[in-house]
Amino acid sequence: MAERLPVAVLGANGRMGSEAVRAVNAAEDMEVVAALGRGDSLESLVESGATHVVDLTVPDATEENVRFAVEHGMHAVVGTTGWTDGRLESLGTLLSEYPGTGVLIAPNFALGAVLASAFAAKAAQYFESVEIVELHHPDKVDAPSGTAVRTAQLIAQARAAAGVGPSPDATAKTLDGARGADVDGVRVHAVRLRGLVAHQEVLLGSVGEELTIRHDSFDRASFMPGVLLGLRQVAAHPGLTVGLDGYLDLGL
Ligand SMILES: NC(=O)C1=CN([C@@H]2O[C@H](COP(=O)(O)OP(=O)(O)OC[C@H]3O[C@@H](n4cnc5c(N)ncnc54)[C@H](O)[C@@H]3O)[C@@H](O)[C@H]2O)C=CC1
Ligand SMILES: O=C(O)C1=N[C@H](C(=O)O)C[C@H](O)C1
Repeated sequence: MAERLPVAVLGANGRMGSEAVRAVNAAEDMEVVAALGRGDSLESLVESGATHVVDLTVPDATEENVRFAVEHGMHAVVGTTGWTDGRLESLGTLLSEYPGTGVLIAPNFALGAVLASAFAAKAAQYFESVEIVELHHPDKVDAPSGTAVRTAQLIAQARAAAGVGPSPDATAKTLDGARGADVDGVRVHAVRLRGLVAHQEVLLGSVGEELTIRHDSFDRASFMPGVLLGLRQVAAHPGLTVGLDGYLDLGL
């Protein structure tokens, strides 16, 4: 039998990390050799023999974790949010010094969410107005979600390429926050509600019509096929890849 991929999970006691530990151990071609929580030393990654790292921690920790992995020759699959343009740029520079190493930064591992963002970017070229509503469980530490930021960026790029102007908005008198956050010219609204997991709606409007592109993750199991896909593919994609769509042929 072929050797199993030795995987380390960072954030292993968290909501996503604990699900990832189960999913990796349930897969035939990989196994968890290290499961680290807050306060555990990164040096134990080296001792574990892990060649692949999954980071599902917190925005304050993820950059240091990924840097450590890359500097020690490990491929990294990252679901943690907080990867600003500046952080991505630094990571790209670091990776250029480690040419065989791959890192996937995946704002969302759910295939449906990746598709919904791609569909939204495609559709946004044809509508006058676009806004995003992301809805999550109330224990989420950041807003807007990484998925919403990524979706807004994809929409903004697609609209700019198609020569579409900004969404019309005559609202001048607002209470702070009432119109959401501005991400590359796209308004993003964040809802936090007990009972929710991870949900997003992209609202697209033109005169006389509205299109809503909605995705729902009802269970964190929805993210696991993407985590496993990332682990299987990352070594074949050296350098930095942002978005699971980088490993998929969506043909859009
Ligand atoms: N890309 C995707 O598809 C998804 C991404 N996420 C993101 O993943 C991250 C984790 O989400 P949750 O699991 O819901 O959060 P969580 O708070 O349940 O888990 C985070 C865990 O990381 C631990 N931690 C903090 N610093 C650490 C460090 N330096 N080393 C090891 N562990 C450390 C915490 O103690 C906690 O157990 C968030 O940024 C979230 O937005 C969440 C769901 C899906
Ligand atoms: O914290 C979460 O739960 C999620 N975080 C990611 C994000 O911020 O986009 C992915 C998903 O939305 C769930």
